[in-house]
Amino acid sequence: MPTVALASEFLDAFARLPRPQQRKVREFTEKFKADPTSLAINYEKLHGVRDDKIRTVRIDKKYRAVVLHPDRGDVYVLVWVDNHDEAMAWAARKSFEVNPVTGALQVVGVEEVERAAPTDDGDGPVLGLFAAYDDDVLLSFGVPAVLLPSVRSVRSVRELVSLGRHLPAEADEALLWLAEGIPPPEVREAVAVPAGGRVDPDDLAAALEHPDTRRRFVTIHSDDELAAMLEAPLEKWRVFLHPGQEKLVGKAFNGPARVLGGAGTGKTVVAMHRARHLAARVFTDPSDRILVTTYTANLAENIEATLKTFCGPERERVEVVHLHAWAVRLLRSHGVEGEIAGPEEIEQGWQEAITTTGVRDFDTAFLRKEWEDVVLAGGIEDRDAYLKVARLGRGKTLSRPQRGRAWQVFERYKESLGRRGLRDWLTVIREARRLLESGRARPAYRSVIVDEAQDFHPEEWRLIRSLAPAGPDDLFLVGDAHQRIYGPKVSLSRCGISIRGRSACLRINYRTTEQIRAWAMGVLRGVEADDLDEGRDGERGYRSLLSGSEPEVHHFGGRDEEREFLAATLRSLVEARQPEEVCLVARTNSLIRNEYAPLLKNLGIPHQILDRGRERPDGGIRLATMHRVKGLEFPVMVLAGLSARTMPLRVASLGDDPTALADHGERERSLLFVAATRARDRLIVTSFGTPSPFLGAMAEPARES
Ligand SMILES: Nc1ncnc2c1ncn2[C@@H]1O[C@H](COP(=O)(O)OP(=O)(O)OP(=O)(O)O)[C@@H](O)[C@H]1O
Repeated sequence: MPTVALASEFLDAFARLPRPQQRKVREFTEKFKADPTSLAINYEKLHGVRDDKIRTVRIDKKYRAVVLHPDRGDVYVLVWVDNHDEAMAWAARKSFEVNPVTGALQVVGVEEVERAAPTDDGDGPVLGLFAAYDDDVLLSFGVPAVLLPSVRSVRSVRELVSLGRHLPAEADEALLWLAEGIPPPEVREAVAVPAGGRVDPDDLAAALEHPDTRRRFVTIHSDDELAAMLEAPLEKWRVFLHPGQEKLVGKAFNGPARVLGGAGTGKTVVAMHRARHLAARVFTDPSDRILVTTYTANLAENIEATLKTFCGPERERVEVVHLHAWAVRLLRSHGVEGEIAGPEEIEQGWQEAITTTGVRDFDTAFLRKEWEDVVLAGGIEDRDAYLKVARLGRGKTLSRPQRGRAWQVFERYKESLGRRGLRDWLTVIREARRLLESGRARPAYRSVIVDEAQDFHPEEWRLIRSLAPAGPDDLFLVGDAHQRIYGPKVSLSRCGISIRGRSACLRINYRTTEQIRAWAMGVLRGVEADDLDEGRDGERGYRSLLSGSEPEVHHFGGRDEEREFLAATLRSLVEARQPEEVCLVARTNSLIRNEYAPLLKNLGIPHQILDRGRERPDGGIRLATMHRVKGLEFPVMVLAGLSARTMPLRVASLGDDPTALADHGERERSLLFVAATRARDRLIVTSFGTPSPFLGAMAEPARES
């Protein structure tokens, strides 16, 4: 049986074609997949090209597909499609070689690389960036031998970034790590280089199986698979995974596994692929169910919609629901009714508890934090346990009598809500877990996949733990503590989830340019990201291979100047782009509704406020709060109104509890980080009055009003 494969670039070329041509190419591709040896397909060898394995085939009078088909073997790879002349020119520039060191199939455009390589500026010899490394080291990371001179001519990271776009991705990635001074063995681990074996450079079929090849080529196994790819040719994540991602999707874990990864490293992508893999290949009994859960309802909705288009029949056994909705559903199905208390009702509950107990030692902010971070987080069920517990990280010490009084208030707070038929969220979660632990409800899933893991509270982790019986592949968690905007720091092992020996890290940012990523990391200054299990997650080791312009930060003396600037900027953005590509976020709902929505209305620019529920695809510029854009992404992000008054937001209920205030400050920084890392190409930041202290030196000096 011939092997038929597609190159990632073929899908790019396909996506650029006009619709009628796409239809023809689709028909051709289906026939090609069915039988690439058919006599109806006329392979033409090209003359004067770099690679004699390249052929062209006719699609219609104007269009040609470019196919890689060596004389030996039975492999056919569709690599490009275009107008006749452009297709010929493309084919003439490229060569396709199995890298003799790594075994991966690579696409090499020698002239493009030579053109992008730095030229000698006549300033005398300057040591190349990779002078410290022997050729063997560079070759072992997949640098094609023919490109070594160009790589050796690179003298700075900036030069490497412009050259890197023309190198095979694995080589580009490894060179960037090396350039940052990371030792080769650590780089090897970061880029997930597979153990080298003997390579046969003529064995294209074997090369197609190589994890680095699968970053850019895919072997087609079925018609459905092909149809799905052509349906969404630009959604590369569906088909082409980084070796590090691929390893995590398919690996058998002997218990809970944790994956950390900076913003945009494909954690949600991996979670979705893994859900599909587990349902299709591991837990295949018709009664096996898999739960994908997240912290926010919006992300759960997005994942659910995506999985529908991405999975086959196994989709029926994958359930996607955010944890809070799941817990409410469980309680309701067991006859437990009641409403969720809103912020005002919760505040009222604390006030009432303080008044009726007459306990005057603490304010509501302190008590609330004590309740959530000590009592609920520690799984404390009674007064005696509370009197003895070590109150780690709470700052202020409490005497035994003070603890006794605090406990009185906790009891009264629960009564106060209970009398009104109300529960706070964590109580809902706790009751759901107790129901499962009592045996009255049964754990429903074989496996649970958790996205946004950084935001869950210990009480929520205990519920998650009880959702699937302990065993191989039971829990798979992906998260990033840099993005924690809700829950407290956690220790998974203290919640009964042991991930020892089963953790991994995704390091390549696929969403954001390196300039935006680095800027956003600057916002987090002073925030130490943890690994969800009492260790640290260092900043070192996250990177983007995409490059673009620096974020633009503008500070204005007054609100009117900011509006004027935004008006001009938004107008010019929608002249050049679809309005849907732009998202304007602010810290508060009131800024969105009272400032920026009216501004867009005055400008006559179509816009849509993102709320609960799904957005309209043609709804114009998106407007949203920073919380709402969690998990989303847009080509252009405008972060507006970043003034000291709103960022960090002052929250009266925090009182003056120093621990609560410090935690809040960190959450606010993370929130700004989350908002900034939603940008794919361009980030514009504005403020008026005194700029947010988080912008630090990143804001330009105030403009004259
Ligand atoms: N292997 C891949 N190939 C191409 N694109 C990818 C790949 N993996 C991820 N992406 C793209 O990168 C972007 C970020 O992916 P994803 O949302 O999964 O990251 P994340 O780590 O969950 O992000 P965040 O934590 O910031 O929300 C998406 O546009 C996704 O399609």
